[in-house]
Amino acid sequence: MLLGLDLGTGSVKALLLDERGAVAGTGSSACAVRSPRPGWAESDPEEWWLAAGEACRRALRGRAGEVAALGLSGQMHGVVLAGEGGRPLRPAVLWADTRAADQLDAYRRLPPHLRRALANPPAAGMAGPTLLWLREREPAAYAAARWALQPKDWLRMRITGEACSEPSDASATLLYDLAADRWSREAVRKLGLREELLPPLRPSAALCGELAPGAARHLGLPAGLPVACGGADTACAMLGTGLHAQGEVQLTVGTGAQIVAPRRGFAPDPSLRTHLYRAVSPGLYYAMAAVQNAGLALEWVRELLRVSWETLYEEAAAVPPGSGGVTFLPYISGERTPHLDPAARGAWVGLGLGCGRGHLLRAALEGVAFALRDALEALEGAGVEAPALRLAGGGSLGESWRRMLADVLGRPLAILPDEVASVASARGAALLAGMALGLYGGPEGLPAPRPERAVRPGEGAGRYEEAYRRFRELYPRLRGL
Ligand SMILES: Nc1ncnc2c1ncn2[C@@H]1O[C@H](COP(=O)(O)OP(=O)(O)O)[C@@H](O)[C@H]1O
Ligand SMILES: O=C(CO)[C@@H](O)[C@H](O)COP(=O)(O)O
Repeated sequence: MLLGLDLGTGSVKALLLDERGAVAGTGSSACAVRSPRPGWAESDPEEWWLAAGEACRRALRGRAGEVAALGLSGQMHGVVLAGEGGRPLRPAVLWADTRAADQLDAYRRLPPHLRRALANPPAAGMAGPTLLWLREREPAAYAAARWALQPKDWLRMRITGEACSEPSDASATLLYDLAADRWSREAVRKLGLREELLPPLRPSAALCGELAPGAARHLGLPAGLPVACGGADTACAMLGTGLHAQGEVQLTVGTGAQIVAPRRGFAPDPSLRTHLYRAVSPGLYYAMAAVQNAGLALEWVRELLRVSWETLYEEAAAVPPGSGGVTFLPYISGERTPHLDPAARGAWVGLGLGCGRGHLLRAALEGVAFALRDALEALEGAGVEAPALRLAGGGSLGESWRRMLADVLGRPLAILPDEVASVASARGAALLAGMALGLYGGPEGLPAPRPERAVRPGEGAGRYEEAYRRFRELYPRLRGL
């Protein structure tokens, strides 16, 4: 048996897989994202640790003795400032955090050859700009830090006692040279950051430690269990669903949403509007459009209007496509693709006397779907062809939501079994653990789940065109207000 742990933004998920890829157990436990000041998004790593313990014990159910190795996946881009033994010095700053908007100027001033090597647009929420902010605004914590870790790398350090990272997470920090496939020491020096904060890099599928006795008790696993390095959640989701070939495209909907396309070799978006990161397999990259506000925005709307998911879908279904002229901009944590604007904010526009809660709810679903279409079009503008998409992520399971996504995106969505789609990143993490043990020979030898069916755009798909046009017009008109 292999155990995958995925440190998501909203919850930690644990997945027990047998070597042939069949699910033997799952567990999850929620973790909070806090916004103590406008634009901030933080989590307490100690809460991640508690959630990891609960999720593991729920997935194991007495089968701990059968586990051969543990692999990790995690939310990307954020930073845990940690002391020598891995003790967090402050809450983790997450990918959805926009405090480092002013620090992006330092990136714009980098020499062109370094910006080319970073191969990604400067964006708030990435480890590099966040570290610049911490250096300026919390100098004591910055000076006291021994490590600046990606979330899953912090979790692994808690488990094994050793600090390391790997290309899929490191390449998404804005501190990594994508062309040379290593930390960009030169960019780090030019930015004036402390090089020694960055942990050594190992391959994602390498063994890089064992479960320490205290951590073993907490997770309910045997001490000494081999631990694989692991990967970024988006990269692990690709491995988990078997997305290795150029030509395939996947949409993962979680707290954020990502549209990814594997790329053989270093091929950045010339306009730098979309991302290029390293996958977990050596030599494999992926192009990505990243939407910050997917489940994040829907969850916020749901809590604000106090509705269950069932009520949300029920009331939304009673309103026709286009939401009676109401438009929702979901940008509550700024937005990356296509606007790259940490100052972007959300809005409901077009309210009338006849509007009820259903109009707000339907507009929210449509707004997130439109944001995904906008992001997909940006990725296509960067040369990615996407005649069909594979769907994954814990926020992709509702059937009427899938139909709306197919209608708005205007292309078929391949549906994986729920037990794969809902925990694709944890599955990738478990498979990395198997690869680290030498079980599969390489990515081609992995058990690859097959889509069960496709959800195709329906006859009414055209009814979203006018609403999408309105959506596209709204952000430029509101920008700067
Ligand atoms: N029925 C649903 N429709 C749309 N989104 C949903 C639904 N159920 C859950 N979600 C969203 O999915 C997200 C959880 O997905 P998951 O892949 O577990 O995210 P993460 O890895 O970011 O924690 C939450 O943000 C939640 O709002
Ligand atoms: O921001 C990105 C990719 O750029 C995400 O991969 C984050 O890592 C969040 O993932 P979820 O928690 O939404 O799954």
